[in-house]
Amino acid sequence: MLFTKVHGLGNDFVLVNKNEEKNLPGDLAGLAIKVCHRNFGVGADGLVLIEPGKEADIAMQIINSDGSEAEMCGNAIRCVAKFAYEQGLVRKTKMAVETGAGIMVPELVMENGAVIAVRVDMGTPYLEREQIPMAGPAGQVINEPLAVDNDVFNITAVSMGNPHCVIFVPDVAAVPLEHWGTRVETHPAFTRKTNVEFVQVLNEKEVRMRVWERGAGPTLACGTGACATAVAAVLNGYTGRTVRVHLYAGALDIEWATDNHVYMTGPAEQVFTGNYPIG
Ligand SMILES: N[C@@H](CCC[C@H](N)C(=O)O)C(=O)O
Repeated sequence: MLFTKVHGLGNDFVLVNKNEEKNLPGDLAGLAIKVCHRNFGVGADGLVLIEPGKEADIAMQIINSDGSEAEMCGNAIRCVAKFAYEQGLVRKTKMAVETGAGIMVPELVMENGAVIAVRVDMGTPYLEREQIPMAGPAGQVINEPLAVDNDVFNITAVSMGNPHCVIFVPDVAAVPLEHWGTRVETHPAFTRKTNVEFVQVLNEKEVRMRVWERGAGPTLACGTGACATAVAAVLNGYTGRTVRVHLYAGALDIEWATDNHVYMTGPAEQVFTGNYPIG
C-alpha cells in the first residue's frame, strides 16, 4: 500500500490515495490499527483515506489509531489539501473537501510557489446536544460540573462535527493527562465518547492546550480540538474571538468569525513516502 506520512504540529497520519490503491482490505479498522502501531507499523495517530469527492473536489475519511472512525480531523484536512494540490489532484489553492462532518473549505497560504500554511473554513460549531445529564433544555453544556470518579470537572461541550469536552485548568502542565483523559473520554455522559481538551488561558488572545483524543489517546495537537477550545473560551468569557492556541510543537490560529464559521490556520508537513505490505 503506497502511503505518505504527514503531520500537522506532530499530529501524524498515514495518508493513502484510494485512486492509487485499488486493493485495500475491506477491514479498514483493522488496517488502521496495524499501520498506526508505533512499534509494529508505520506509526501514526490515524489513517486518512482520500478519493475524488462526489460533491466536492476531494473526499477524506479519518480512522483513529484504535480503528474507530471520526467525522472530521482538523490537522489532517490541512495535510490533505496540501497533498492534493502538490500531487496535482486538485489544481486550485482553495478547494472543497467532503468529510463525515460535511464539506469543509481549506485555502492554501502560498509563498514563492510553496504552501507555507493552510487556512480552513471549519464550518459552524454547535454546542453538544448529546444525552449529557446536566445539559439544560437547549442541550447546551457551558461550564457545567461533570463528576468523574472522585473528581469534578467544569466542562464545556462543543462539537466541530466531532465531539469535544473542553476543561479550563489553572496549569495545563500539571494535568495528569492519561489518568483524566481516558476517564472523561469514556464517561457515560458522552454517547459517542469524546475528545478531551485541557486548556490554560494565558491572556485574552492566547491559550495553551493539551489533548486526549477519542480513539487515539494523547496526541501532540488537535485541529478540531483547537477550534472547540477557542469557541469554549469565547463562550466562557475568557478570550476574544481570535485566539492563538499553543500546542506542544507550535500554535494554531483560530478565529470564530461573525459569520459563525470557525477558521483555523496552521502548518501541514510531509515526512516521507513508503510502501506498507498488505494482504
Ligand atoms: N486530531 C484530529 C481529530 C481526529 C479525530 C478524533 N480523534 C475523533 O475521534 O474525533 C484533529 O486534528 O482534529
